[in-house]
Amino acid sequence: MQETIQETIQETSALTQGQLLPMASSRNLNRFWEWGRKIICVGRNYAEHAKELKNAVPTEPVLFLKPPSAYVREGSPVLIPYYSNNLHHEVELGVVIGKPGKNIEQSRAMEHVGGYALCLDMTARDTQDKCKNKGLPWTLAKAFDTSCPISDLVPKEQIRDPGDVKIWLKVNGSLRQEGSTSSMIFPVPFLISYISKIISLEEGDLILTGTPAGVASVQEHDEMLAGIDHIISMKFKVEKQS
Ligand SMILES: CC(=O)CC(=O)C(=O)O
Ligand SMILES: [Mg+2]
Repeated sequence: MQETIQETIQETSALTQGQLLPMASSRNLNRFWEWGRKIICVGRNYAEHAKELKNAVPTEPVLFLKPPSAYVREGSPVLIPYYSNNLHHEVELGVVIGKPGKNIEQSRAMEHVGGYALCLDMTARDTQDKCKNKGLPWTLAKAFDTSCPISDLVPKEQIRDPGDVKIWLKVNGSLRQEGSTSSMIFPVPFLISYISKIISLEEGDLILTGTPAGVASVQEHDEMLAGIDHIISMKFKVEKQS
């Protein structure tokens, strides 16, 4: 299983390098976050991040979900859940699905991409640690309201290769995270194909592709500024849940 996955990743990475890929969306995805669609998250997709949290580097993607109520847009704050004292930022490239599919071949995966978004996978790390220790799901740690700050849609043509962009995040002006999507263990076409064999993909679904190293705490009144290269950036204030 492990060998098969690694082999197929290499094949598809080669397939998507530098190619101009067709537009996929039949609907206007501009406000996809209002459609109530799935947010499918990939964890531990960067070896350096897996190591910084003392997790094993995975041989298969780690998946979890956020509800659409997790979305928050610029102008509204990210809220620290009342049960957490250690809320972490995780900057991630989001892939917006533009064409539905099930059992998608890797060679056709990019046809299902309608665009991209800059996303934060806000994580109550203390809660996640407790869940992990008890063998419980990560819902409280990952799926609370405002746990998914999201940028405007980035048109597909603006990112020629989702396997070669820089994502970064600053807190109060200090750089905390900076990584290239070329370091992903499981690249975008592989993820789309893998996920579609388990969960049918619909227009407006979002895949969070995992975070690079540098995750850390944010406090009340902090300001997070994040970006994808010079393509898009977004800013969020942190507040306590009242
Ligand atoms: C350990 C995690 O929280 C995994 C995760 O979300 C990631 O992006 O990696
Ligand atoms: Mg994450």
